[in-house]
Amino acid sequence: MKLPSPAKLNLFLHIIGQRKNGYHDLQTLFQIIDLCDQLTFDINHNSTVRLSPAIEGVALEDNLIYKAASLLKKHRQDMSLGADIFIEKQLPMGGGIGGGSSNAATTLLALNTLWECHLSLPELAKIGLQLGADVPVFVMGHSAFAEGVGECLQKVELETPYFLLLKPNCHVSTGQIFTDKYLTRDTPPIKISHALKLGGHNDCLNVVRKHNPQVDEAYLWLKNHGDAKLTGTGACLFIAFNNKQDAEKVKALTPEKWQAWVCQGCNLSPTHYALNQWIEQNRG
Ligand SMILES: C[C@](O)(CO)[C@H](O)COP(=O)(O)OP(=O)(O)OC[C@H]1O[C@@H](n2ccc(N)nc2=O)[C@H](O)[C@@H]1O
Ligand SMILES: Nc1ncnc2c1ncn2[C@@H]1O[C@H](COP(=O)(O)OP(=O)(O)OP(=O)(O)O)[C@@H](O)[C@H]1O
Repeated sequence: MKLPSPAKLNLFLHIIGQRKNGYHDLQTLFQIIDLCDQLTFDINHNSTVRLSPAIEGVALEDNLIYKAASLLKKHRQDMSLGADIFIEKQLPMGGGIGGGSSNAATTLLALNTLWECHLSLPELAKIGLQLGADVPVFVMGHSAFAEGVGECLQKVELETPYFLLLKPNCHVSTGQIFTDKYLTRDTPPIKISHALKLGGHNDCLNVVRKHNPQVDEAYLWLKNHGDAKLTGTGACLFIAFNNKQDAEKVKALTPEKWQAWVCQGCNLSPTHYALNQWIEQNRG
């Protein structure tokens, strides 16, 4: 079973408070995009989970794909089942586009089917939340307005613009941004209708720019070309365009030191689309 594992953008990210355990209450609009890693799953009968190739800098036990498979193991019908998982990585790590979280969600969805665990999407999302605040939206598989730490999701239908996505040459630590004393944590909560009509801002932008000169430089460059925004805690920045040609024009102008992609927003996750097709073809 070969499934795409897409990225997300936070079209805005409001921090509305902080909990006693340090975690932050957020309001965010998640849009899934068609930029994807690819994961291929083969079941084996020796109960082991193997990944190849290894991701540089990430030990097997720390890989979110391995962690997701390990959490799902106890729900297998047949305890002899394992999985060999082949990873084709395209999404940059530490980019704020949720690549690791998406890989975890894709693994939960694939192995739930291959191992016949019969868990519902909300049950899988609950397991995924143990791995990261961004996993549930990828499990549910739809663009969404999110609250809580990112797990209270309301499915939304968004326009599907083209995006120019730019990755400054640095890796942002989500933990460092969320612990900065200058991070503003008091944006008043908004209603979903307001969010969909008027959008919002990213409360992390100034703190991320302060800690990461590369993001600051890329942001100042990008805002000459449109309404530049930061996704999550960065490092990636983006601009939405009504047509692909305008996004391609800015990509062509992007200095070589920064990676850039043109991609499109989607409502249904490409993972769910491909999984539904696989189930259709393998039914019976
Ligand atoms: C910034 C976002 O990407 C927005 O979608 C997410 O909120 C972050 O999601 P994530 O990368 O899956 O983050 P996690 O792995 O859950 O958390 C990383 C670190 O960020 C901080 N963190 C994360 C989420 C949150 N709502 N409040 C936090 O304070 C915590 O210090 C945590 O140790
Ligand atoms: N399969 C995986 N793919 C990518 N990163 C992984 C994976 N497994 C573990 N990680 C670790 O998780 C970290 C965060 O990766 P990820 O790609 O989700 O970052 P991100 O885009 O900043 O995510 P977010 O938007 O959720 O903060 C990486 O730096 C890496 O150490």
